[in-house]
Amino acid sequence: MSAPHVPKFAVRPGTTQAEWSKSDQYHNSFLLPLDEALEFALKNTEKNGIPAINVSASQGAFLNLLVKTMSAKRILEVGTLGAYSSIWMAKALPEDGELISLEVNPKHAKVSTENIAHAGLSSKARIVLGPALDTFPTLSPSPPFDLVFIDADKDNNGPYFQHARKLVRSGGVIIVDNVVRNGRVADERENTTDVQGVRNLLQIVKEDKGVDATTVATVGDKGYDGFMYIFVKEGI
Ligand SMILES: C[S@@+](CC[C@H](N)C(=O)[O-])C[C@H]1O[C@@H](n2cnc3c(N)ncnc32)[C@H](O)[C@@H]1O
Ligand SMILES: [Mg+2]
Repeated sequence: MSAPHVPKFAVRPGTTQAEWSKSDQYHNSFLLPLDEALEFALKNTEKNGIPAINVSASQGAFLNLLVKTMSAKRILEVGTLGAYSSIWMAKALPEDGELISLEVNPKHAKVSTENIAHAGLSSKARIVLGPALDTFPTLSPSPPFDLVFIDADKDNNGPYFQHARKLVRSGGVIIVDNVVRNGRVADERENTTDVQGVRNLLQIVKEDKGVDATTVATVGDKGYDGFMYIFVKEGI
């Protein structure tokens, strides 16, 4: 049997989380100017005892650039927390753009409303309170959404994707966060409901002939994880 392939640029053994955070901070120091509204959102979220399970700054910036690249006007988010990712995306919307974020936790919704107001984005971004499986059917499909960002309870990733599919235009994009989970999704010894939720999503996306998708694994301030980028094909 031949020896296993060892990539030339394998992870440096012993690289710590602090070093990956430092790596993010290094890049961000060149690319991401400090934004008072985003910093306020993080601090106000923490002050209210809400866990810091938001996207990292570089991931938020990626979403912001995607909104600009697509000239997106209508965005749906599933899972608001303190509206950190909502603010990153809404900042990139044109004046007549709209972001709707679905959130189940009233405290998260209240703090997010404050953070959105502080960012001067109340005219573009709003929160719909309730379990997303209940609130999805209340959303108007017209005009269709350009972009959906799914980042809530991972167990429901599959159903959220199926709802999102009905609301996104051809040529639109669905991003699902946290689909790598430190490699646990691919580890057959793992069977937690969050991992099962991602596996269910993978199977559903595989069987959906109307989309093209890939998983991009990431490492940085939030450890090892990744997102799925799903493109809704045109003319199908
Ligand atoms: C990872 S956090 C969202 C982080 C946020 N997108 C960010 O990056 O700033 C997940 C959020 O989903 C919410 N959530 C969990 N289950 C939900 C459900 N069934 N419906 C709607 N929201 C839910 C949680 O309360 C939490 O605020
Ligand atoms: Mg996330």
